[in-house]
Amino acid sequence: MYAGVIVDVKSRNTDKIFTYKVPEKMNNINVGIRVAVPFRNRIVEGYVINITDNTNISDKKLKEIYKILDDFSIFDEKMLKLAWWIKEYYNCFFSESLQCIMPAGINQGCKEVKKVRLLINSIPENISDRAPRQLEILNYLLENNCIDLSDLLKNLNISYSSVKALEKKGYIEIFDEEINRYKASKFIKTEPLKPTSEQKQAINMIKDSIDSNLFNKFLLFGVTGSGKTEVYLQLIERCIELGKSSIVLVPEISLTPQTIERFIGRFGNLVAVMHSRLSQGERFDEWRKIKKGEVKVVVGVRNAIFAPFSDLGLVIIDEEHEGTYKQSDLRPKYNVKEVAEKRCEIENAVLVLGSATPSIESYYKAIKSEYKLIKLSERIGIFLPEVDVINMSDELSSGNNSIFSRRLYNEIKLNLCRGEQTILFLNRRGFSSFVSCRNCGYVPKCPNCDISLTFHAYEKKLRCHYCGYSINMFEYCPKCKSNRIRHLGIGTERIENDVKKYFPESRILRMDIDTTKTKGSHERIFYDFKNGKADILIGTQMISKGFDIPNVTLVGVILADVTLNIPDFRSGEKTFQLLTQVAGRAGRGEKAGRVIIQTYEDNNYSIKAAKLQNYLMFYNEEIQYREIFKYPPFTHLMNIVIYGKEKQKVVENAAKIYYVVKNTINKFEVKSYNKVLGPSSAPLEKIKNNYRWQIIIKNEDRNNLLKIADVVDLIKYDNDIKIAMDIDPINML
Ligand SMILES: Nc1ncnc2c1ncn2[C@@H]1O[C@H](COP(=O)(O)OP(=O)(O)OP(=O)(O)O)[C@@H](O)[C@H]1O
Ligand SMILES: [Zn+2]
Repeated sequence: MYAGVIVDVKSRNTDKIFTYKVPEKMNNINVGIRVAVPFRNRIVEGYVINITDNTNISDKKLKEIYKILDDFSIFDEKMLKLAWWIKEYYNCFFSESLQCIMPAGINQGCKEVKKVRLLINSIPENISDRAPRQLEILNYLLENNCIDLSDLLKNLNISYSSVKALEKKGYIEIFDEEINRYKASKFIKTEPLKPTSEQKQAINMIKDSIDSNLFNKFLLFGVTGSGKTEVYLQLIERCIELGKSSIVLVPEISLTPQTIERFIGRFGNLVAVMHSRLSQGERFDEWRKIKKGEVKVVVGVRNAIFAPFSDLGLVIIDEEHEGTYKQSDLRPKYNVKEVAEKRCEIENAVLVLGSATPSIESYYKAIKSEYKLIKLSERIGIFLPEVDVINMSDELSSGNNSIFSRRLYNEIKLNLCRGEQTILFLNRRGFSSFVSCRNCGYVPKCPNCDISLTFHAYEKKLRCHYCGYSINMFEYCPKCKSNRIRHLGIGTERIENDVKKYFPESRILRMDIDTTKTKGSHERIFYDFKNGKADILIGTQMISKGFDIPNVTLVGVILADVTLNIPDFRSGEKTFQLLTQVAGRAGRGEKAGRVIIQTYEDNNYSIKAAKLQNYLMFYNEEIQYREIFKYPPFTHLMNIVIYGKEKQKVVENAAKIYYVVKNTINKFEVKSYNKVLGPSSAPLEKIKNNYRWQIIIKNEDRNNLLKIADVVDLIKYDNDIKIAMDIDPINML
């Protein structure tokens, strides 16, 4: 027997299938098994991806598999197919795509405890007098049946040898039992709600596909509070009835105890949870539960898409517009929406993407009938909150210099009097390098790329980070001639200080990266706020979703412009999404909600649409910009980041890559639209002492980008230079 093995050595020339002989004694070998194999004078880890009876390679050249690492296989043929697709689609090594499938914590293995069990029904006569200790043990086991060995030794205060003696005689058995390190918290069982007619329609449409085992894709576009989660729950229930499994993906930040509770409350111990707050051991145990078919539902973040179900029926991606569904930091840089779609296709499962603010790309696909569009347009039991936009330039000209408009100040006061809670929201922690006019709100943009220009202090220039366009920094606003040019940048601490100053009587909580570093702090702040231990919660995007707190009646957005002017073509979209989501936190109880958005750009379409909470108005405007400036969904982008410690070298290598890319494109018979932008310094020009430059390639045909990536892979760079390529990037900073 021979096995085709992918070795875990990440390089271009080892990215292929190696054939090994399978020793006789390893007849339990299978596809998906992890093995240790000799490879170039050492032993490396590998994954078996096929088994054959013969090979055309001569036996003498072949080495033997050294060892089988686990007593179970990690992936099946269907998963292998998915890994293969990931390799091709995201241009990564096979070992990298297989690594996505590997369960976290596998090298820690299972945790086992020694147990003792009685094998007889009554005390044998011959034992009674001569061995009182043994008799004691048997009597104890007669009462307790099967218990932990350690408990037995402790409770009876006996030695291991007496237990061992009984085992020798065949009266008892000592065995290993796998235990689960993840202890789910207690839950209260909930019953299905009677669906509204909108919900019912949505459920029925999707159910039809589930029932008939048809691969189908749906976009569930439901306003905040329209009961999307109840739709998910009832679809999962249907799958369970049919003996099928479901995967529910949520963004990391909304995987709060509240979210988990809703699924566990409905399906109890049929639910496994997968997210990064679990320890490695806990994650592995959850994976084992799935593998052994003990659970039917997984709720988790991005990588839960690789949950090893063999009977997948449904994949739900909630808040599908969230950027964290793309793996931006590690290879392969996969987008889980695409991976989920592929997995559903392979396994004849149904994909449901849900959002109150679908990504432009997804909504476009729905309009082009690639997804079936289902709408939930009504909030259940409550109205959408009233949203007001305050122009901060007006505040300034009326002599108000504080970060609170007079309106927001008064509303906070009112809430404090009434004992109702307030959320103050800052879109993002400081990205302060864009400039704006405090008088008219003007923000300089690139005429080619329609993104904000970034201020570079050392050369006193404003630069476009896509194409490199630059102008000199100005003292007077080019539009209104005022000299009130300023750099934007406020942090959450600053807001906290000001709240203390203006509302000394208030009790304040803050939730951002700094205050949620330790395990459990996120939950603690959430529950403290929910239980009324504070009047005002200040936070970043962490608080923009999932929060369902009835006593929150006021949401204030301190400065909407922060996300609006990030140098990224999606800044308008991100702003609209955030404002809509955060607005959705107000007025979820019996009392009506108010939302106040502060901005210098009240004429911007993202902000106008957010005020009206009108997704379509936003979409229709945004999609035109995308078409005019040739951004996705009309093109695909590839971002090539060149980074290293020495700036000069980074710039030189970036130039070299640029020419190679240009030449490659010239060789194509390019019928489709294409453009190479840059090289230019990246918006975050220096991260961890590395200088970063970028080249952005736009092309209508994604395959062309893959071809370019292949060519760039072969370029020889200077030693200390690194390249990161990302196709269809989400994060362009
Ligand atoms: N059919 C129903 N009957 C009564 N209450 C319902 C029904 N469906 C949902 N609800 C309730 O309505 C509220 C909002 O529902 P849910 O949280 O599922 O909405 P959502 O669309 O997921 O919201 P968001 O996108 O804002 O998180 C919840 O408190 C939920 O229990
Ligand atoms: Zn530009």
